[in-house]
Amino acid sequence: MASAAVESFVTKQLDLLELERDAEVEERRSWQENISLKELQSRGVCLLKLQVSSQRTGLYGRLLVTFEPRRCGSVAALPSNSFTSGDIVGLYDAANEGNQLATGILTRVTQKSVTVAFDESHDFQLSLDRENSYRLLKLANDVTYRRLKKALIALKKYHSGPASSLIEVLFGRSAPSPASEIHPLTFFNTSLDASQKEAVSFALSQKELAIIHGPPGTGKTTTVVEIILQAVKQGLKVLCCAPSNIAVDNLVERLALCKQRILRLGHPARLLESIQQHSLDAVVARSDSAQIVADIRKDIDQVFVGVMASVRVRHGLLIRSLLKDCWEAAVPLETPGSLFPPGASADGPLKLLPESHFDMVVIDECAQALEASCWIPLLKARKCILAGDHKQLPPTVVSHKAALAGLSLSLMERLAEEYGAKAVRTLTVQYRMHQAIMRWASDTMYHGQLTAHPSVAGHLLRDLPGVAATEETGVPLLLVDTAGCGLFELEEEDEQSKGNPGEVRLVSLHIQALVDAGVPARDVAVVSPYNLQVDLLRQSLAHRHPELEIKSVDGFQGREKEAVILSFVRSNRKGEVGFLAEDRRINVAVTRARRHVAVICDSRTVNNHAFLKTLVEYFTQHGEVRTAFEYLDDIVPENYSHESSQGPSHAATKPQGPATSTRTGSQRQEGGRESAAAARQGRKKPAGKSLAAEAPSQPSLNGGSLEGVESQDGVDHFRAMIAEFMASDKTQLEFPPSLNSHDRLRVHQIAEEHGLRHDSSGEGKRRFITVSKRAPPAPRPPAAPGPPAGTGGPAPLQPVPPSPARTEQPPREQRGPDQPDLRLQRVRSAQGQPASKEQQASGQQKLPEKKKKKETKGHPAIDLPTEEDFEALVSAAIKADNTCGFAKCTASVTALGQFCQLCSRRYCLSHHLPEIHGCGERARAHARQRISREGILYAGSGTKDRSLDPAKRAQLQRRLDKKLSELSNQRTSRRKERGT
Ligand SMILES: Nc1ncnc2c1ncn2[C@@H]1O[C@H](COP(=O)(O)OP(=O)(O)OP(=O)(O)O)[C@@H](O)[C@H]1O
Ligand SMILES: [Zn+2]
Ligand SMILES: [Zn+2]
Repeated sequence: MASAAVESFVTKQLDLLELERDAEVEERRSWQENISLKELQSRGVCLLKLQVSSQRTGLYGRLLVTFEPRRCGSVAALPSNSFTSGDIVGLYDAANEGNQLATGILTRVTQKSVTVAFDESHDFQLSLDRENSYRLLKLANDVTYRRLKKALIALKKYHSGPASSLIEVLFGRSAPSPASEIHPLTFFNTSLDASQKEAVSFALSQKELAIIHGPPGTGKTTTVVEIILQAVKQGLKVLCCAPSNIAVDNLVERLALCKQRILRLGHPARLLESIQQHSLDAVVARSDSAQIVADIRKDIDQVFVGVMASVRVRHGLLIRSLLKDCWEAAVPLETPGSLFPPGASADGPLKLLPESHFDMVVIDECAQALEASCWIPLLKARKCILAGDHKQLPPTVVSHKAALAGLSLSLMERLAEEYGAKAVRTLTVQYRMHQAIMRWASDTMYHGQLTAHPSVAGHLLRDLPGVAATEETGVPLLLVDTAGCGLFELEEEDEQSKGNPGEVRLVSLHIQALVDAGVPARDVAVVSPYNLQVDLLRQSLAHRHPELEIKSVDGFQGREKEAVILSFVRSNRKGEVGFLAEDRRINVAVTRARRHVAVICDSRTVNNHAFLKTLVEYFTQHGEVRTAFEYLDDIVPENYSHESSQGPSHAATKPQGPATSTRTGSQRQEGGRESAAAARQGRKKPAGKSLAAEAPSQPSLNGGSLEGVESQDGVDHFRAMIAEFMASDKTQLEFPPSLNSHDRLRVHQIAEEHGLRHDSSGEGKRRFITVSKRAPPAPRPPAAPGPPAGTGGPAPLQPVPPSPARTEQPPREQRGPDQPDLRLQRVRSAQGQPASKEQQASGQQKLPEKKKKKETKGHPAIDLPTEEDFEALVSAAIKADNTCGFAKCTASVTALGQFCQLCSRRYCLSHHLPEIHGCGERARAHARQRISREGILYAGSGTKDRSLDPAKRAQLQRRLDKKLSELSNQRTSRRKERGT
């Protein structure tokens, strides 16, 4: 008879599963009723407008159909989605609403296509028309729930068997038995580190339970593989499981490398291509027993469960003896992002085994599995090894209520907390991250236990072959702070997902800097917690960098990249951080990176969350900090002063700038911004000279130091300094590097108000701002790189003839202090604009943006007015511009262009939307002004505060009431059905 602990656990779990199922059913139903297909697509669960690109029969008789987005333009990438191989999907004819053609299993997802396997039989033949438009919808999987319930009930009924003492230990009724003595091991993998060896020995010596806690990059799989090999060597039969296909396949691949012959049972559609040859279908197809084929196909087709076996397989054996002769693994298959890991089922091939067949169950990625799913395999052995990291994302649960009540608490987390060191061994050496990246995670999530292996501790992007040393490739941590820059998240009324076009632009500029430095795009990942942002990022980046991976955080768990760029999206006046606030999600996001993490966020919004604040603080202390101001020219800084608790409202005192000041600044477009970034990057101090010696006009304040100057005081001081500078005949004012990022931001702002140029240069802690007068152009003071003053003369307004060859980046050793920094060139050549000597010489010279724009697109020279006549210059440029105003787009706009009122440019039809060509922020600012003085409408809890619109609110209330009463009706009828 089950103990009270087991009883109450099972009862509670069954309730929670019921809740979860209800939530899921309700979610699906409300999707179908209230949510447009388009919205479903933006939530990642539906793919619209697909066409058939190929069909073939494969995977042992199944029909494989590959779908691609219907091509409208040249770029045909799938929108961001949560489809993963193994998902069950419905296929619909787009023309024929609601009519499901078939269901199938997703076998492959790339950025451009999805492949689905359909089982065909004599009474069902799927015929698809290449001309037709189709859609795919992720389906709920009821099999999962039934299987989980069954497992729980089996647990409750379990009376005596091999798992008895295991159950006692896992429910805290008895302490783990004393460890057995084991002989010193001869390790298969001789390069295991001490913590891995200890974990292996510990796991083998325990009688019931061992937990291998593997923080990111610590070789958890490596360790698990060693444990399995050792156990097999001892003659034990091992059952391995993992909650996702990928994790199982990963394990199978690694074991296969160790010369274990692998048999992996399961729907072959769910297996990685590389291991399909190990699938039972494949093995059986090669054998000659038709009976086996029929038996197993039946089992496999009935259940979506995989059973993997590593065996000394002899083809042609009857299935029973074949299975007896092997050790194997049941695989609860989860479709991440969908609901539950369907568990290995008792009616799958496992049922053929005697009850006490296994000596040991290994569950990898256990922290991502629902506990109920773990009980399917756990009842089959006397001992279990749980591996995973409960500090990364827990299993996905739809029902918040169920999650809070404990459904998302994994078995691993529960036991690790209960037993601590008695059952847990933590792997402490990590083989992925630069130590600076690791240290934050280690301190905040892993009690500071992690150390970086010497092979990775100091590795940087610039150490990769073919990568130049630049500011970007030389720092492991970069924070681009949008605080005060007005780069707010989108305020779409009915969007749950969030987007932030300003961050998209920053991401884009940063990627360009990395790619220009020679970092291959395939080594870079852009990660954002929001699907909408992932889409915006793809729209603006995918065609330029096809190999760049752009994914949601949740889609990236278990992966790594040399460089990771995180766009945190949230930026609003209420400081609402939404579901970013899951600490473990942030931990996963940051720890994907090997050599470089760039965080792009609004520090003032995200600082409202204690954990995110630690991240921002850590980056501020140990990394390089830049403000978005240093990248983008067109930021309207008023937002900052309005909101700032630290400064007076600048709006009222804002002076009329000179003719060439902020107005023109705010009219700049992509090209302008990029050139601003170029200008920013183009000015680099020769190393080793004291900054003071170079500064033409070093402000002196508090005895020459700005350290400690804060807030109001600081602003006034900066203001005074700049006013003084304006009045003087100096051309440049340099601020010391001691300014923090917010001070720099203020200086940028004040300079912007006065129509002064403001550039940041120098690296890391030595970063400083220079403010300079725009006209007449100042020759670079002595520190300036390039030819002597004189050649640097007045602004080179004439378009520069393209030089024949792009200058290659010299290796960094060769770059002497006198050579100009070539990053300027790189940015330009990225824009299709060859750099010339003359331009380098006047690298700090800001060209009128319109004109630069022309150059970047390689347009013929046009007669340009003098700089004073800037407005005329602008209109001349516009007139001459017959091509799309989007950087790099060469489509003609004479016939089909669209004029954007915000930036006064014409765009082709692909780029005319403000969000796409970079006016989104201003478009929304416009809209905002009309809507409300209050600003953003979000309340604190992730729902929108519509208090400003009583009518709308009443309508919503009615809808909510209706939904609630529907729900309670459903519950009642369900209860009746069950007869309670
Ligand atoms: N002892 C070791 N010596 C050298 N390299 C190692 C060692 N252990 C693991 N690695 C390397 O570290 C990387 C991560 O290993 P592995 O895939 O086993 O980690 P993991 O913890 O399972 O990863 P994840 O965090 O994705 O779950 C691999 O490249 C692996 O080769
Ligand atoms: Zn525009
Ligand atoms: Zn265009």
